[in-house]
Amino acid sequence: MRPSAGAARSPPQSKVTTTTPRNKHSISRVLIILSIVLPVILAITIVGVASTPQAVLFPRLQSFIVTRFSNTVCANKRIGFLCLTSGPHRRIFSSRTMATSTGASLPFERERRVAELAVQRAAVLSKAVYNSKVKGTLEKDDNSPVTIADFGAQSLVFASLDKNFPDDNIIGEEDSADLRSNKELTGLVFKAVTDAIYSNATGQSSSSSSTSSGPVPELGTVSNETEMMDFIDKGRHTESGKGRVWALDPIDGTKGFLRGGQYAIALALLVDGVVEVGVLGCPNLGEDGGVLVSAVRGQGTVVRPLSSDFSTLADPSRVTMKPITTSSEAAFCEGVESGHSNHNLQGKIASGLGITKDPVRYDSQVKYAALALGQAEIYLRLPTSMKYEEKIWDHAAGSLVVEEAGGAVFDMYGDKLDFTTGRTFKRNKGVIVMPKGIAEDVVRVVSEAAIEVYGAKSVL
Ligand SMILES: Nc1ncnc2c1ncn2[C@@H]1O[C@H](COP(=O)(O)O)[C@@H](OP(=O)(O)O)[C@H]1O
Repeated sequence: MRPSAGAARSPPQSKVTTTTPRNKHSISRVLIILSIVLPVILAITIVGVASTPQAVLFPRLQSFIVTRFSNTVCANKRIGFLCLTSGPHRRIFSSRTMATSTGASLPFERERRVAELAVQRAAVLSKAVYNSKVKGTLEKDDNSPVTIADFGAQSLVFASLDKNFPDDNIIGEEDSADLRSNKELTGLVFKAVTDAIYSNATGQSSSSSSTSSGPVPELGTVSNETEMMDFIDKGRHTESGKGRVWALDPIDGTKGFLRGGQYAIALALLVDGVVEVGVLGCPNLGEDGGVLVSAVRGQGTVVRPLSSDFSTLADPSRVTMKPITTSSEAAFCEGVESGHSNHNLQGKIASGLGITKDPVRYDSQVKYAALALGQAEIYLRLPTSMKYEEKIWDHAAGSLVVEEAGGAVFDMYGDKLDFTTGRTFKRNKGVIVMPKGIAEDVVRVVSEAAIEVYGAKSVL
């Protein structure tokens, strides 16, 4: 049979593969395309992981990526004390990303959200009392003051915890004993609580507004005076080292609150004696209604404006302490009350560290918030009496907020704070706080001074 004309024109096919200049060209084109596409896929995956609910991905991996990203994004981008983020990074840290998750997408996400909202609602109450002439101040057995705001904030926060985590234990600074014997004060506290629960987005109270948005069911409510007392007394737990225990200081820095200074609503969650979540509401810190600073162990510290509409959380921004490496560069911070810490010794230690600037003085755990926000670098709290045992609610939230912002917290002998010893610290005296980079230096100088002035550590 005669072959067709087309078949006759085809050259014989070779079985040996050779690399022609044309093949080389194709390979390098593929390599170029891959070098562009692969990084894009990797970037999309990272952003996806960071904002995907827990149901899909491992929370620890997610937490790691969020932490890494935020460090890269936020370092040196602070304006005032807020870290500004933009573009996709903003999305990673926006409360909406967290809130739209059906389940908890990060460890302790629900605890953090409930704690933030509860503290924010208590801040609404505290601001109302702060701005009112009637504070209902009583003196407690230890000569420290307590006000309508302390009782009211404690009952509001515990109503929220009871609603969301009814099985958890709670340690709170206040109890209702003084209130139960004072009918008039009880009425004032209950009015403050009810006004806060029904306050609307503009901060108006139910008694003065017809546009009240009503209570937020997620946060729980307080129906009557008896229930209010019962909520306050939920904070009587005494053990801090086992299981889940919340620690609350409803108004930390009551003296500052009464003086018109700084104060904080401080809430922390301890699990087996380790602080896992810390929230500080600081109504007088910064501008425009204060800030809410919060941290979850391993996830960094964020700040957001305190919102007067307490049912929503403003978008958070990641914060980190100033990464100084020499103590002399530090601004040093201490309490306002000279009866609460040894100003004289603290001043001498600051000079010894080469610090020349005057101390920044704030009441309450606002000092921890100020360090996390970069307003100061070293906080010294050395005892005025070795008999005084620091309360765990005065340090739990603040210490985590600082640690997660790149700081270190020790007692004055250089030991870690031990939160397992009940309502007060039994194994620690004094507190020192600083960025990790200068911790060794500061701990050495402070512990030498402590041994000289107070003697060697003798606590258990
Ligand atoms: N002698 C003392 N030494 C150290 N702290 C003390 C103290 N007396 C009271 N405090 C605590 O100091 C807290 C205020 O801290 P600061 O001095 O940093 O503002 C008080 O919290 P409350 O205001 O909740 O009672 C109280 O618990």
